[in-house]
Amino acid sequence: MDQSSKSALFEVYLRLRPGGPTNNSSFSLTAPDRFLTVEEPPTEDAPPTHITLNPPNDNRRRAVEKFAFTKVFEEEASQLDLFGGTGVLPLVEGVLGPQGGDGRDGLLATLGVTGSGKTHTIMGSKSQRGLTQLALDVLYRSISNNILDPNTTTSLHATIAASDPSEAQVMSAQMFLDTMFSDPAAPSRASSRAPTPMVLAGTLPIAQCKSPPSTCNVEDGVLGTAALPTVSRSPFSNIPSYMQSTFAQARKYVFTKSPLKGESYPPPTPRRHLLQRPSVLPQLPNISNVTVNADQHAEYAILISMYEVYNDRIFDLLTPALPGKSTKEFRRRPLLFKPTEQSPDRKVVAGLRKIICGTMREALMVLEAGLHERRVAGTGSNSVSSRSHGFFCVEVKKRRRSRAPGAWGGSALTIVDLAGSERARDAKTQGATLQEAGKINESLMYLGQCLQMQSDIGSSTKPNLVPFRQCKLTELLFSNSFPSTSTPSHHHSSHNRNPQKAIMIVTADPLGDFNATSQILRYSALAREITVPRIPSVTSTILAQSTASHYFAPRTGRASPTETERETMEIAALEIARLSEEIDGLRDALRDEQDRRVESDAHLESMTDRIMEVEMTVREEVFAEMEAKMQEEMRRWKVNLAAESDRNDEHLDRKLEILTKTMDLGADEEDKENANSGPGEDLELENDQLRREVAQLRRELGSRSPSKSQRMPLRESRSNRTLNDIGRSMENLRISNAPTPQQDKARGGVSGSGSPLKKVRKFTGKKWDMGAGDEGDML
Ligand SMILES: Nc1ncnc2c1ncn2[C@@H]1O[C@H](COP(=O)(O)OP(=O)(O)OP(=O)(O)O)[C@@H](O)[C@H]1O
Repeated sequence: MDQSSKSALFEVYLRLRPGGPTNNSSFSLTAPDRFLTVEEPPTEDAPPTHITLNPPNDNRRRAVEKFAFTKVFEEEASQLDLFGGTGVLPLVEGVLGPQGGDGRDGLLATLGVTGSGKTHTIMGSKSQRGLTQLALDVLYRSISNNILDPNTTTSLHATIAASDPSEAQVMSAQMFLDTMFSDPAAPSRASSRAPTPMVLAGTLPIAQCKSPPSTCNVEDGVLGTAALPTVSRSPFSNIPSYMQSTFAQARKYVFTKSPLKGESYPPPTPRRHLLQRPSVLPQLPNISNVTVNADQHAEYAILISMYEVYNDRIFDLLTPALPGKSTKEFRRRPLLFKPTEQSPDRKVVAGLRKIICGTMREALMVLEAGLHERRVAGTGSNSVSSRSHGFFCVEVKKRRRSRAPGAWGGSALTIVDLAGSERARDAKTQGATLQEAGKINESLMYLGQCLQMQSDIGSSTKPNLVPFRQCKLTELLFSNSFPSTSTPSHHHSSHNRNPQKAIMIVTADPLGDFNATSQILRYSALAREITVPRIPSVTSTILAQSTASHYFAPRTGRASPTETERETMEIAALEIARLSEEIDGLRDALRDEQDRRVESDAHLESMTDRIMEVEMTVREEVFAEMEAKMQEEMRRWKVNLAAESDRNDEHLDRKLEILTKTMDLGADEEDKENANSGPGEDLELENDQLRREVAQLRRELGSRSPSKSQRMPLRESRSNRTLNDIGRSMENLRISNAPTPQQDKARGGVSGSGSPLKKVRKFTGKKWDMGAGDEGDML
């Protein structure tokens, strides 16, 4: 395997994590198989550079892969071995620019599966310092004679703030630390979500809170959110002498939280919980004898800034979250990576808070404060897992040492603790953390693409070929990788910037997740070789596919025909491995999907049954209610009908009674008249006519009111009798036609002087009318 094609933009080292119980390994009675072996170096003196990945013995046809790195650090390698053997020292020296000029930007990053030891390597542990602390140590010691003391150099703050191209809030370390940390004599319970190795003393409960009562929040049992330390001394007690003149303004900042117009000094942001000042810092490994060259003709100042890339957005880690206006929720404002007025040709993270640190201790304290802010959430894979990509920037400001010092220039050392890649399935995460895992994996995939591409082109002069603008992470990591011309507006001159020197330390757990580790190594290794165990018959088909070369482009330059064949076979084998893995994944997904389908079908069925049951019940209830209402209505209607019918009968009876009485009266009158006058033929005729009318009337009554037919006999007998009486009366009428005045009087209500016959007719007509009207009412 040719390793000459080593990465042009990154040196890539591999560090293996020592075995032992890990958070990410699920409980198992059998020890996990080691899938990674380190190849023997060709000579005894040479460090190992190659490793082999042996896939686990399962059904999948996976190739044995061999990877090459700049150097491989095995499990027993110490932090000091890493520090001395990974090129961190040249990186620091490059930033200091011992030969004059601005120096060269340096980037140190760790990449690996979650839990593989990235944070341990870069930030250290409780007893061992990481590469960050060691780099700071050697940096500060190397410029100890040239570094400016911010407490005594009056113009330092102002000149640095003026020269900063990134619209930063430049602040002295003392001011910043006073707003972040409580007095050592007043320990708080503030706890870091990302416990860092530097804080040896634990956090204290409220019972141990020795600060004045005003700073203790009784409700939640932690130090109050009233930000400024109302502890034993004023937050301004440490204001350096040169700033005493602006003390009043600074005080105003603190209490109004808004900077004065035109003022460059930023207000310290109030904190919710003050952190405890670390009392003891780890000292090991000891590198007190190690220094690098610095520019002896220059004076230096160090600015520390920290930010994280979380869900593809940049957040300042040194500006604590502030409560929102509408909601009381603490929110952080995302920052932009953009060109600024003073840096038109080069993107910078704009608006960061930058802290001038005169000593290493101050720098470490700022680091501790930043780590506290870093978003860390426990996941199934690693109980203290970094859920963001953390950036720690050490800007080394440099200017020519003279009575009239020139403008500040310099370079930066950026140390990146990348979030661990993980399988969402393994992480057992939910909701927001699942989204985090997706974003992390996506950004790492883009990083892998950039690493592969930059290896393939083998040149650092073609930025367009490295697709680093796909996400914030790769933009931040690679934008300084190419030579650029910087034109600071206030200089009115342009100067060439050197491309950054970058080191990537890949961490791997040989007993961890094979697939995830293999993927990371494929992305990051400088070269690889594949031993094909068995080429399936589909290989030829796959070989024909040009897409394969898109995914796994050859890493070496031009190849001979046999090499080409071999590479093609490797590509095919890798493609087969990838496809079979994908198929397995899809099969799992399909099985899950089928289970879910069966579940939802059963649910649907039971829901349908339930709906039908409910519908039946409702129908029955409605029907019963309707039935009851109908019965009630029917009963009411019958009662009304009977009452109405009785009323009609009564009415009819009364009418007939009146008619009978009237006819009786008429007959009496007639008798009297007959007594006075002789019989006449006209009266006889009229009598017949009346009989017919009465008969007709009776028929009408009978046909109009069938319900009364049963009563008819009674009425008929009465009517017969009445008719006989009428007949008799008519006979009498023949005798006397005219009533006497006395008879008129005796008749009472019946007035008028017409003949009785006319009256009978009148009643008959009236009765007819009424009968018809009554029937109409009844209907
Ligand atoms: N070289 C090592 N020596 C001893 N312990 C180690 C080493 N590497 C890792 N560990 C331990 O393994 C655990 C996980 O390591 P660490 O937190 O550094 O992983 P990580 O890759 O940073 O994980 P994440 O990406 O989730 O943050 C820690 O307890 C750490 O102390």
